[in-house]
Amino acid sequence: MMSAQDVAAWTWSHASVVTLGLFSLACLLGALQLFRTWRRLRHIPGPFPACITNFHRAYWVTTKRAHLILQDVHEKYGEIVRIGPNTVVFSNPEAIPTVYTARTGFPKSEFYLTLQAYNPNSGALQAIFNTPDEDMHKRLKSPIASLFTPNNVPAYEGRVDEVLALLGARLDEQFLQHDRIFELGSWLQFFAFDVMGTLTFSKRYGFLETGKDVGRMLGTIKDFMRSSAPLTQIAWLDWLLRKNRVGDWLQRHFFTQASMGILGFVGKAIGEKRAALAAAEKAADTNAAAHGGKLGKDFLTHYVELQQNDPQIPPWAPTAWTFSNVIAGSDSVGSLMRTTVFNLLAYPHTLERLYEELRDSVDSSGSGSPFPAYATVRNLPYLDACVQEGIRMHPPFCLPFERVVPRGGVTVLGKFLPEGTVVGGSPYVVNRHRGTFGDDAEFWRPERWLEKGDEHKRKLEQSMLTFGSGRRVCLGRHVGIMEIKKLISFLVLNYDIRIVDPEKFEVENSWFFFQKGLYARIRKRSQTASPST
Ligand code: HEM
Repeated sequence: MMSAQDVAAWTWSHASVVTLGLFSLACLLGALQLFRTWRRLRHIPGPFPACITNFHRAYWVTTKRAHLILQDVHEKYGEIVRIGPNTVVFSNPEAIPTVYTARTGFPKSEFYLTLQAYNPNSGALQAIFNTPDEDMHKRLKSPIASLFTPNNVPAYEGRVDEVLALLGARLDEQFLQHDRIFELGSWLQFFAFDVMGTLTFSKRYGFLETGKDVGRMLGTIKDFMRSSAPLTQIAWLDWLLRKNRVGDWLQRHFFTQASMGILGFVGKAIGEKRAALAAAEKAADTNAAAHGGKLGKDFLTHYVELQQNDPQIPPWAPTAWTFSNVIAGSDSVGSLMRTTVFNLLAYPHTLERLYEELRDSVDSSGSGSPFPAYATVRNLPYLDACVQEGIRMHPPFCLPFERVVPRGGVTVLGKFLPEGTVVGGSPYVVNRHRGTFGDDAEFWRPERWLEKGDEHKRKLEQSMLTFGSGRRVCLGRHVGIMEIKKLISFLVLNYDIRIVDPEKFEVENSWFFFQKGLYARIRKRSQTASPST
């Protein structure tokens, strides 16, 4: 008979053998899985860790310089590179029409789920910008698409003028005296947000009035983007950490749940708007005021009315539409304004040429005081070249725009990508493709848009990814460009602006491209002075 000691030893040795066996099996299955993962896209070159894990590219994002890392990676491995087990990026704009098609069937990846605001009661809020579901996208986009067409853009100009007047007044009273140095970039950001507030809710947020980030809204968006950016690379981690009741509770109690702050703001504005519209219905004479009077309806009035008049549209749609305006249409415009102004100041000969063009056009049209009409500046060649160059150099959304390869696979830049592969281009990298934009693509040179005729210009425009492309191209781009052209012409015509130290200008890529350090001095200029005098 076995003693108790023998039984224990026997059990122990058997348990060890079973554990060892299970461990070996797990290792074998893990290795097999890694091998299969590696094998699937082994024909696409890329850094080794990328073949087996997404943590590598999430780490790149945490450095806040993923755009530069991706540029290096393309430099080393070529125009099509594997950056994740199932993810491939391209740098040559020739791939744009293949990946960003006008048809359905090449949907957005899970990257975009991480940008959805989460509410434990109603789940994740899908917006036009961030839904990968193509049917949902169609449902959300169709009712409002016509509000954003180029023909409709002039309808918003009056509201932009209103905010420009305020910007001018604030710059005059704060910074003209004593040659004061100030961070012009913040004021451009305040302007962009107050314009979007006016266009969307008929209400400024008060950034320009106070010269501050009122209610910490800008800070909240930054927090949201900073926490979301690395998670865009590993969507399941976002689900685990934030998109469930437990994760959400922990975020709220121990971190900031920034998207909720924005949703709270949007929800309050919608409540106020519904109340104003209901009151206006009762009293016909206040109808004009609720609808924006001579300025026309704001976006939110359109959104609420569209939903009220069509039972097919879900009740949460106005929130989703408004969330898109606030998230997609404010920081982005401010960022392009800062890039364009920074480069004009850093390359004064381009500023001088722009000033001359604006002054001549205003002199001949008689529409210049205090800011020219959009019709006057809309098609000015050099202004347009400067704005295009700003759009090219510093895309405000700056990680690859990911799509999922449809059934049957697809060939991109000569490489076959099987069904289910995630593929995208970083706008920063694509916009600096030397074969397309020239050997000096790293530098600010608006002349590149003018020197080879209209057809070449159109080709360059189609080669940029700043606004995305194809079916999911930015809906608000015409509105954004109008704001930028109006702002630049106003500043250049009215002020002599000097940058204090271009080296102080810094950028941070947290999916949104944040910037700081645009220190400047301004003086009022007489209509005849040139920027260099
Ligand atoms: C001028 C600066 C702007 C830039 C650089 C910009 C950029 C972009 C980009 C890159 C996308 C999505 C691309 C993708 O994921 O593939 C997008 C989509 C979108 N943008 Fe903009 N945007 C700007 C201004 C605006 C404005 C002013 C609005 C609203 C008033 C707006 C509303 C939207 C909407 C609704 C979408 C979703 C379109 C869709 O998925 O069908 N954007 N934008």
